Amino acid sequence: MEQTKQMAIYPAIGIRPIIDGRLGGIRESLEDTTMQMAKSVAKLYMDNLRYPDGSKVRVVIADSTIGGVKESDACRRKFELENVGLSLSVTPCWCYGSETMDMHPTWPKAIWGFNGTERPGAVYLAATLAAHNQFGLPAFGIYGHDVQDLGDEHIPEDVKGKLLTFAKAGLAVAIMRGQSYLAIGSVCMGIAGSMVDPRLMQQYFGLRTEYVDSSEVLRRIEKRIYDEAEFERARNWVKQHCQEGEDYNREEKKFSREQKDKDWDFVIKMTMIIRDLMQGNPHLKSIGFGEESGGHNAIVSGFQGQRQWTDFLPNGDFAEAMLNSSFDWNGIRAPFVVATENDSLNGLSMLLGNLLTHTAQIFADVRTYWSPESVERVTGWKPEGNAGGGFIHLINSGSATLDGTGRQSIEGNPVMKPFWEISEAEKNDCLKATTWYPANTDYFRGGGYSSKFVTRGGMAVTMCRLNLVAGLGPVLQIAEGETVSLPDEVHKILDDRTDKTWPTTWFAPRVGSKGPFKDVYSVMAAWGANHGAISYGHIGHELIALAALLRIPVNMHNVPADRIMRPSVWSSFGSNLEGADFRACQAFGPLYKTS
Ligand SMILES: C[C@H](O)[C@@H](O)[C@@H](O)C(=O)CO
Ligand SMILES: [Mn+2]
Repeated sequence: MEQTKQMAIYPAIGIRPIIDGRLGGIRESLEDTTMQMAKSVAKLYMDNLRYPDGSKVRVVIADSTIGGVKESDACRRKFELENVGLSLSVTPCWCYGSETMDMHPTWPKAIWGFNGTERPGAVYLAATLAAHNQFGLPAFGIYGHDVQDLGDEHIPEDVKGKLLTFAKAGLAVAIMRGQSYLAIGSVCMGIAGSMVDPRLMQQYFGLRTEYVDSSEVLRRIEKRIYDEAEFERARNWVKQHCQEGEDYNREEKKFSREQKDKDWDFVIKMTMIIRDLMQGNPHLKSIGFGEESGGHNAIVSGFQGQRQWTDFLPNGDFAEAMLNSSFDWNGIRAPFVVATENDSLNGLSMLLGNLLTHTAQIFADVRTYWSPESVERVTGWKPEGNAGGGFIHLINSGSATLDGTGRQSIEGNPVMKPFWEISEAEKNDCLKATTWYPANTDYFRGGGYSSKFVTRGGMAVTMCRLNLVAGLGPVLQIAEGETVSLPDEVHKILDDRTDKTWPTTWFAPRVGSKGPFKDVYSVMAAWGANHGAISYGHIGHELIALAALLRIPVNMHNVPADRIMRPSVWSSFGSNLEGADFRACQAFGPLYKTS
């Protein structure tokens, strides 16, 4: 049952054991070794990789080793029946390239050719990659740095790393395919990222675009199209766990206590409704709303908010922040991906980070570069440690996940965990570190509540952003770095200068190289839009592999060369790797190219 449910929802990783087809000695001598390679990788994947719901990945191995075209196609048929979404071919020996290769047009592909010399797996790898390159079906090539003995079942560490990077990126491609981006509302304050482009969604990501007017949220509130029992439960939970902050609004712009209480009810309902719009809710059918119970199959959404909605009604901050977190009144659960200001390009950036890590994502304005000189001038404190070169103030009302408080830990260090690793105590610490301030009514005339927290410093993070450029298409930028912890009084002076009721993350990208990573100022100057998506961990290499699979060039990154992995054909586009990336992406075009 569990298997069947998973098969319907999540694509499996297919493993293709490739063999030298010559019977009468060679093939027979290699059968066990070849199948064993497939089994070892399957174990590696099942031990290390999970689906977004926390279940172990499903790995499907071809029924037999593949020595020629007939077995190759039998494998394809099996994989299609089993909902395989990406393929890894493994071999310890020489086999026949084009006869055994995976020809599927959209499955991400890789080949692991065993680096041994008794039988030449790496020679097959090179020959078959040449065929992939010649046929326009890019594949990653993986082979170990050190020679192994034939029959050695151990997977070397360097090979493990590459096998996992490929599978994470490939699964991200396969999992999002066929789902939707749901735009609730339309363009927010002239932000081009909220001019949702269905062609980009479809051709590059395999996503549909769904659009609903924001009035649908209001209709569902007024007509009570939500689970009323859940609402009561949520209301009690919010009273207990969401502390309301002081009202900093000018006297004449403060809302009455009665209005504020009504707003709490309203924003809780908004949260449930946006979730139900994204993924449906069987309860709605039981109260007579069968159509609404289906939802929009959305793996990511955006809420316009400003200005029409927020000039009139409570803002989306509570709903967005709670949905993006790994917990709510239903307990600890997978985060949703919801973009503030319907910035679909930031929503997609968050989706990439989320699919690679299964962790919650921070959405933020890339607000201010604080040079060390400015910090010293304003506060008297000379920045040091990871703040020494200055830092960037990341802050936005709305979608910053509460996981972004940094109150989950590994060995005392701040982290953001996949939901299945988060403890009750960590969940409570995230909630305690968050204050819900009555929204700034100069900006948000309709009120609401904005989450406020300060991210703990010293957390490894990666900020990324997808930009859409005329004449070029989508490009991705990536900055790995760390969150910064400022002395309390310094934080207060800097934070109080701006929207102090919004969540703050102080970010120091890793710099000191050249171009946009010369220094922190240059990173900020090169950022392609007003927003960034911040993921836990240093996942730049995984984003690069994923971008290559989607044929999206990376226009700036600070990922060390030894972590980077792209399909083999990229090297045919020149040895300047950044230029080669642009040329390769242009030559192949989007993964789901139509016309
Ligand atoms: C309240 C303001 O309108 C903010 O929402 C603004 O700073 C932004 O976030 C722009 O992306
Ligand atoms: Mn913003």
